[in-house]
Amino acid sequence: MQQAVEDYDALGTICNSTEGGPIRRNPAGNVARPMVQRLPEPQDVALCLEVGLFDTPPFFSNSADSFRNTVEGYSNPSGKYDPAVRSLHNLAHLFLNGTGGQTHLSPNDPIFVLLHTFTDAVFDEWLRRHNPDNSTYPLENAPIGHNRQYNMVPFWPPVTNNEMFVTAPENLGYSYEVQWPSRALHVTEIITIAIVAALILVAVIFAGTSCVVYAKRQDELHQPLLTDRHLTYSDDYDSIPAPSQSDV
Ligand SMILES: O=C(O)c1cc2cc(O)c(O)cc2[nH]1
Repeated sequence: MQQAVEDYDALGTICNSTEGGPIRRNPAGNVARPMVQRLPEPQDVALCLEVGLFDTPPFFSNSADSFRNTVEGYSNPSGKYDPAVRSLHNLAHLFLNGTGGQTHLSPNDPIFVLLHTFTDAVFDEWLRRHNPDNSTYPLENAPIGHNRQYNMVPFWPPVTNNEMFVTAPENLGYSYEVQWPSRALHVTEIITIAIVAALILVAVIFAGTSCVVYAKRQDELHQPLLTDRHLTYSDDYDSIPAPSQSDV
């Protein structure tokens, strides 16, 4: 019995790495690092979902234009790599600025489950939008366990990355309910739309004016030389005495 209690205590010590204190959170409180004083925005998610390649060499935290590295949060949300940037998943961790911001402790904060479930949902949406085939995932040179034919540790029975990188509703038996934000238009897109709209407006005005002018010209061309008024004599014409020579 004593042994069981000691084992239980030991397990508690191993599992509860926040022993001696509560879960710590100090959201947005990292004054030394202003960049992590904010949470990711819906626009960041929208941009990240547009990064077309799953991953790029060196398949690491310095990969550029890599969806994997972008959703993880080591590049800016549109995929441009910048070592100073933290975004999306990483930014949410660092924003918590406490237990949830340290890699060896963060699963102790219940927010971890929400954050990682949402990150999975972003991946699921990316899979749905881009419908990649297996060759998209690195065959070699990714960190250990991350090449496409490698088993995902520690799942049992063994399952490869290839087998798990599939859309959830069709293959895994569950789905996420998320309203995905649409991407805001770029300035260049707004300018292009404005120019096209202006050109269409000018074309419509030109076509309308041309039609009116053409119709008027046609009207004028078909104008009878004598109008109805002059074609008939008035009814009392016959009773009008013909002017005699002396009247003239
Ligand atoms: O510095 C980072 O980018 C960073 C911190 C942190 C903490 C954590 O628990 C994670 O799972 C990721 C992570 N990234």
